[in-house]
Amino acid sequence: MPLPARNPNDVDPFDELLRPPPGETEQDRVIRLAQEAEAKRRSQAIDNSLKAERMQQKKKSVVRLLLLGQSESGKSTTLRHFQRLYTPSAFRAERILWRSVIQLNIVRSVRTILDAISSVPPPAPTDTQSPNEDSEEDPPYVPHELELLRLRLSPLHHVEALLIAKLIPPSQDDAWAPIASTSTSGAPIIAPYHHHHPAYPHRPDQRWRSSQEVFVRPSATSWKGALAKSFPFPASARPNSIDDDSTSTATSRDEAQQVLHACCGDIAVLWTNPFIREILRRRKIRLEESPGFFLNDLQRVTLPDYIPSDDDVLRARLKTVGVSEYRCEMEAAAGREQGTEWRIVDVGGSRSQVGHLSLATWVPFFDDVDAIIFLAPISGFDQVLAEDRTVNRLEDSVLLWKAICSNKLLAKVDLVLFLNKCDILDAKLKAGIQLSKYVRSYGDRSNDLDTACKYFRGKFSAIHREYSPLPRKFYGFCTSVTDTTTTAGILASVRDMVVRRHLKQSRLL
Ligand SMILES: Nc1nc2c(ncn2[C@@H]2O[C@H](COP(=O)(O)OP(=O)(O)OP(=O)(O)O)[C@@H](O)[C@H]2O)c(=O)[nH]1
Ligand SMILES: [Mg+2]
Repeated sequence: MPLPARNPNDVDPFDELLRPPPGETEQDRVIRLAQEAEAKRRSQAIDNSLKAERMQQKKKSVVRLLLLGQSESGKSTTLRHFQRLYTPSAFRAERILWRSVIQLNIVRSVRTILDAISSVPPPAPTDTQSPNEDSEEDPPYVPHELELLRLRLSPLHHVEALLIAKLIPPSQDDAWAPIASTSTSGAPIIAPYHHHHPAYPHRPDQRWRSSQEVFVRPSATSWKGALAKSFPFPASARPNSIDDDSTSTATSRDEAQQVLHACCGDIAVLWTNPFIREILRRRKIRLEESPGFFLNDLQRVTLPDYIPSDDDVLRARLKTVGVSEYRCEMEAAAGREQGTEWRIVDVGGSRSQVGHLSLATWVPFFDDVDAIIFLAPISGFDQVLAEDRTVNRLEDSVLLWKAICSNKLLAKVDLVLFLNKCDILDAKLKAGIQLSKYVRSYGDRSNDLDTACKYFRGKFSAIHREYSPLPRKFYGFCTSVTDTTTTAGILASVRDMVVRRHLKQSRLL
């Protein structure tokens, strides 16, 4: 496009000033130009240093924390803990949204049970045999009353579809992509994807079809946004307490909750039936230890006006896919970190998402973090990965820990280790499962929680010492991040440690 013709009457106020002084000699002109260039250089330098200072200032007040660990290790639960402790009102306001996740957790638990008994044939008309407790073979048939129960629970299929639709609005179908595998624990694996990440191929061509395929929404709106829309009151007016009147209006319209409420008795019968317990035992399905287990709380969580408690939110299972960042301003408890912004990055740990990619692909995104919390679920010593049943969970955690410790780009990042799921480890050891059977080097040490924790701490600490490119301090905690009381104390220490280190770093810069 041609520039508009200049109006001769326009006088540029700068022309006058910038015009060379009258009678300037060639020598004067050279000196003047050199002086002008020098002034320009100086002003540029000042601009640059101001910019750098601003950046530095910005950097100083932002603490970056990264959560790492295999799938189901407890990363998102730890993040939820941070939210609960440091942005409590937002956390409380969002509790109602977790109800759909808990509903889906329950439906998936029921499905796991029904799947387990589905390979056992229904009774032949003459069959009267009852399951043989001593035999390791399946009982010959499913008792008639359980067949009826299965029929009565069929509305749960509809509930599952309903919940999926609620979490994934149809208009956003094209924004979802599948993950290769499903969780055997019966936990739903749907998650927010706040940021596009080059590590994830975007495959809009596939839709959610069955429990075998799971989808992520790689958009800025999280599942919470979608869910919030399905509730008839604005986020700001969401109930904070169970007695709130608006709650009953909201909950009475929740079809999934109504169906679950109606099926509550049948689900309880299914869960407590001795025949089913036997089948689950033989299949080595320990539902109570699986993520998102609510079958022991059915009465309470299927009430029409149920609002998840803090504990329930921490126990609910929703698999993370991709990367999500949580930002919050920490309360100024210790005064000096007032106004510090925390950015906590939670990544999906499933191998099916990152399996073909090495850790090296991820690291460049995270080398500027102040600290990494690495979660190793030590209760997984007798379990395999849901996404690769040839890999022992503990072994996978050790390898990942080794890789992170030895990574040169992360050499200056502090590593905080959470030996997590100690409560489940405790239950397993108390149930008589021998750790030494799975971890040979455990030898004849006593089969109790304290000894086991000490042992694992020693092992992980040795790897840290041996593989860190530069010497650094080892911070190791034995945790059960679903436990609010103990975890609050641990997170406070981590927070203090990270802030102290962050301040020291910013002073050094
Ligand atoms: N009993 C018990 N359950 C835990 C503990 N930590 C986490 N969980 C549960 O384990 C499940 C998985 O935890 P998440 O925090 O979703 O795991 P994650 O590491 O984010 O997993 P991905 O998103 O798949 O990478 C959730 O249902 C948690 O409630 C623990 O210490 N004890
Ligand atoms: Mg997660």
